[in-house]
Amino acid sequence: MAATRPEASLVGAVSMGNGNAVEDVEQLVRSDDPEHPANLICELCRDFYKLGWVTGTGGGISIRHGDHVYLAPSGVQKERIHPSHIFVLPFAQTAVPKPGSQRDFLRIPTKKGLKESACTPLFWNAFTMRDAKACIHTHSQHAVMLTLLHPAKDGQASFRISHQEMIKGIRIGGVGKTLSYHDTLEIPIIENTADEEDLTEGMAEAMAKYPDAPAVLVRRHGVYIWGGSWEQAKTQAECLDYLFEIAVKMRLAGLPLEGGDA
Ligand SMILES: CSC[C@@H](O)[C@@H](O)C(=O)COP(=O)(O)O
Ligand SMILES: [Zn+2]
Repeated sequence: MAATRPEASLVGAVSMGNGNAVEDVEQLVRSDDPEHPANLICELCRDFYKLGWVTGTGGGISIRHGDHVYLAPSGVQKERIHPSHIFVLPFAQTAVPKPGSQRDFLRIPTKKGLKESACTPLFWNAFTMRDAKACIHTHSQHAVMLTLLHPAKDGQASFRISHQEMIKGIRIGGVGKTLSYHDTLEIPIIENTADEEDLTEGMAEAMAKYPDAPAVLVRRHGVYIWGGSWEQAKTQAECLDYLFEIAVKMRLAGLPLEGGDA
């Protein structure tokens, strides 16, 4: 990853480190455009809340746009966040940014006590390893229930399904071509950890091992799903959640998830 470090961590204005440009960082989240990342994150979190994906403050979405990554704050009701609460970090970092540790800040919300989502280093996995432009983390019960139906064997677990129309909404590696009806979808399942950021390495290992997977499931926790745009990430999150739900129902009905013989 390129290592460029903004020179300051100021609220209100920050030197961009190029000798003369000083940005009003508040402008980074202020826009009338409903598709501006700061506005989108708030709107999408409200929608995701209604789906049960980001209740109880957990879960969320991060969007990478140009040189910047937009992040929701941690531990707040995600359906009530305002654009002024959004963190903006430069994508170019000296290290994967972990909340509470040294990182290359660009914009810190002025509302006191906010810190960026604990999911930040996991979102970064999707941005750096897949060149994703958006990553969604849900605590959907469909995802969680599915992980419970797929115990690990020899320390590894994955979910496989075929012969479902909604597979066609999924992209190879989350950012490539869409799958066909005849493809089998496989998604790795990693074990949960007490702290979100400790999932970072396990998620990266699973992504390396399953380069075609568009997501990583986390047992007893949820799922991380990414895409080459926020629209792709959202579409895939919807298709995957549908597939997780129907897979749970199929398993409980004793039907095979692969083969199309049912
Ligand atoms: C019910 S709180 C769950 C969170 O600790 C965790 O799982 C999570 O998704 C992180 O949420 P965040 O509030 O963005 O830091
Ligand atoms: Zn979570």
